[in-house]
Amino acid sequence: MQDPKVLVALDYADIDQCMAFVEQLEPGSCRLKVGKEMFTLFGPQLVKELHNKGFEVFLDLKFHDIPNTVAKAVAAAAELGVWMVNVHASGGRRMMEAAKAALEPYGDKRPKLIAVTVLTSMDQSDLLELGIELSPMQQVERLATLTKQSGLDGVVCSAHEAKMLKSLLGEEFSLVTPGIRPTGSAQGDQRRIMTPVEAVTAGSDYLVIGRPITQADSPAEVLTTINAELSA
Ligand SMILES: O=C(O)c1cc(=O)[nH]c(=O)n1[C@@H]1O[C@H](COP(=O)(O)O)[C@@H](O)[C@H]1O
Repeated sequence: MQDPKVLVALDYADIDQCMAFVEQLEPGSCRLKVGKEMFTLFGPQLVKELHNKGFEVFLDLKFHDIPNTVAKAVAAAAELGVWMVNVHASGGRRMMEAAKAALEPYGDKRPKLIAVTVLTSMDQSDLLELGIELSPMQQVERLATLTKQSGLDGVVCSAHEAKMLKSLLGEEFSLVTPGIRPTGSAQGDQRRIMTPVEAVTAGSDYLVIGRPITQADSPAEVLTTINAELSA
């Protein structure tokens, strides 16, 4: 597989369980996402170990802070050699531009830089409580447009917004979609969900999938099935 679409979310509290899972995977079949739980528990060493095993890593720490702090944080991610890193679009234009500028010295070797729009665990009622009177679709459109104007490579959104964003922001602007649920798997805390094939058909470039794979009886088999469905 040339450019694997599945980014497996490694949300494990136990490093041995995590590595036993990783051992079952081929680096060509997926990329691995290290998020807040595992990075807090195991730090940059985990990322280095995954790199040593040949995997590309999406460092999902969703930075959101003043521009100077976020710029330094994404530069630190570039030093680690990760494939992708993210910030929250709601940190605003100056924060995103500072993050982008911090990666310029890394040239072709820089990680892809994307921004989270509206979390896939949120729906209209969550936005209302925050004082946002737009629908999730409208708020995603607003934040994704700002992200593109700030020069970033793409956004994290739900697959429900993928079709609208592809036609508005173009093919080259990457869409990374969590909230992916193969038919029959539990929704959990996710709200705006879609199946892998539906998401890619809608325009998703990369699918973030965690629990439906990592908590399956045979995780590697689930990943193989998803990849087969996607290439069919
Ligand atoms: O940035 C993310 O990856 C992310 C953004 C978002 O809006 N929703 C979301 O679920 N995620 C991450 O995607 C993963 C989804 O995991 P599962 O719900 O287990 O498939 C988790 O690691 C989340 O932190």
